[in-house]
Amino acid sequence: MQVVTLGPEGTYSHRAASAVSDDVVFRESVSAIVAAVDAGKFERGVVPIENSIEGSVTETLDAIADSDIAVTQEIVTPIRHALLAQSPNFETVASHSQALAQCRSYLEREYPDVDLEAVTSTAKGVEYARDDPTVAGIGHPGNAGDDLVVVAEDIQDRSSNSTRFFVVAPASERSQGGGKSTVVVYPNANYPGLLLELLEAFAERDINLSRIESRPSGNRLGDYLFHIDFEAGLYEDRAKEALEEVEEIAADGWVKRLGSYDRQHVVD
Ligand SMILES: O=C(O)C(=O)C[C@]1(C(=O)O)C=C[C@@H](O)C=C1
Repeated sequence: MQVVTLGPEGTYSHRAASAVSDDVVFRESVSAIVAAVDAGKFERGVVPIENSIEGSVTETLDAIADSDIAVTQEIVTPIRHALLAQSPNFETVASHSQALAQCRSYLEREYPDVDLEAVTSTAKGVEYARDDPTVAGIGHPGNAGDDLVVVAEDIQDRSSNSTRFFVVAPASERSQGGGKSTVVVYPNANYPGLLLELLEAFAERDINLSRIESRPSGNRLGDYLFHIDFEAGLYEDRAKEALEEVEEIAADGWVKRLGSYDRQHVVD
């Protein structure tokens, strides 16, 4: 089975995707990965959804809300960043914006004068460092190879740094089975207590929410859609009842059931 994820080779997404299949192909953005899976070009895609330090990967949330795909699994992996360069003397640090943010305090403390440059992935930043002696990349230390030195290891601002990825698939792969589920709700309404009503639909049935994130709908200022992860399978009566109620609340909008799934830990 072919799985598509963020490239080039050596990204954290690549490491997570390797737990799904050995046959990994790459795209340069999360939106392109989700679009390719939505178009049926690949059976699976792996995309970062949230990080323990920096929070949601908003590009992924928006791509998922705009497409018609399934979530079939979640993968959680520790993120331990290294600073990789041709020598300890560099002027620019290049990496994915999430990685730069996860190492913000370290960089401010140790390299207050360097320029920070956001690139499409951590592995892209490491490639850049390989080509340019004035650039250091932030990424997995396994990317150093023979031509880069590991200037520093474990530079993330918290040792518990970890990222959660979604394994996505065409909509036909949506499953009712699994310990967790994800839905996206667009109420297309705005009145006092709307969010409370949405939350009560789950709370009244003793369903624990593990994440709720609001994103602008893009339709008008102050209009939101909600990404909700909860700890129950869609096959469960309590989940079915909760979503019936959510559908009533969102009668003027829509509810997307992305599927139920289980968690896998990838330690590397
Ligand atoms: O750039 C990479 O290596 C990625 O796989 C992307 C990504 C992200 O978007 O969060 C994945 C894990 C880390 O949190 C840093 C970057």
